[in-house]
Amino acid sequence: MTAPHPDPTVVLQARNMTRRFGGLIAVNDVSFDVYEGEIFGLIGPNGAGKTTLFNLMTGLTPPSAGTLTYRGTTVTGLQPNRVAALGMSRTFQNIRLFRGLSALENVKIAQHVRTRAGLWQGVFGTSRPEEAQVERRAWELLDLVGLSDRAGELASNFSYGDQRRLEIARALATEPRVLLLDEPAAGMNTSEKGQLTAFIREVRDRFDLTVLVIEHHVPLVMNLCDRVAVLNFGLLIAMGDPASVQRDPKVIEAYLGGE
Ligand SMILES: Nc1ncnc2c1ncn2[C@@H]1O[C@H](COP(=O)(O)OP(=O)(O)OP(=O)(O)O)[C@@H](O)[C@H]1O
Repeated sequence: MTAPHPDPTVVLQARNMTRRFGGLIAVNDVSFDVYEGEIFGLIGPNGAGKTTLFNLMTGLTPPSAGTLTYRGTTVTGLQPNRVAALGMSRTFQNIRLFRGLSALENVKIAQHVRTRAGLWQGVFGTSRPEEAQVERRAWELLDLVGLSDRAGELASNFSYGDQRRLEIARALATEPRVLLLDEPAAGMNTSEKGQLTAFIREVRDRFDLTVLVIEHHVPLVMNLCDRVAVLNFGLLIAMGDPASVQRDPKVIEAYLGGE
């Protein structure tokens, strides 16, 4: 019922996205639009196809059929680094940090998708002016996620909640316009979960982002998201504002049926 904008700009357009694994259809003919500036939730029971859909959208998994366009540019078929360079960045359900590197080094390396120097020089050194800029930006991002006082600590020392914050800093390092978060609350304690909604909104506002989020924690999704899409067995079974989705009999059945 409640549209986030009177005349929304479509940022992402998914059309008939499908992915088969052998006989299994993990994502089945899924189409939807995501509007500029919204926080768009993707929910569904275990195995519904949420992560596969994120993987299709970010170039990790090629689709069996269908397309994704980002501001009119076809994204499907591009490698993940090209998708990131276009302005779409993501975090992972299974945290993917360089555990043996410091928080600062993790964010610095992530920036090299954007700099001229590229990843190779991100690891083995860049020209000095560029390096100074990369370092400054890494500190800014760590400050934003509340980790600047621990910049020198190894990523492996951080709690789940702090590792997820560090992952978000890394995702922001590529200067995205669209941020995809795969289960940002997973492994967080209650107080970390409580802070996450405000944190994601703050990041969205500060960087003028559009945010897609996969999340199991239903209260978080209901508080956080402008619109929610529900997958079940690969099919998009409902989409709308959180309250109407929560009342939808197909959604209730999908969740209860899976217990
Ligand atoms: N690489 C793969 N090869 C074969 N099957 C796969 C592969 N990736 C996912 N699947 C299957 O596709 C279906 C959807 O999985 P997916 O991980 O996308 O679901 P999900 O909604 O993200 O689940 P969860 O909430 O448990 O993370 C599952 O049946 C899964 O086993």
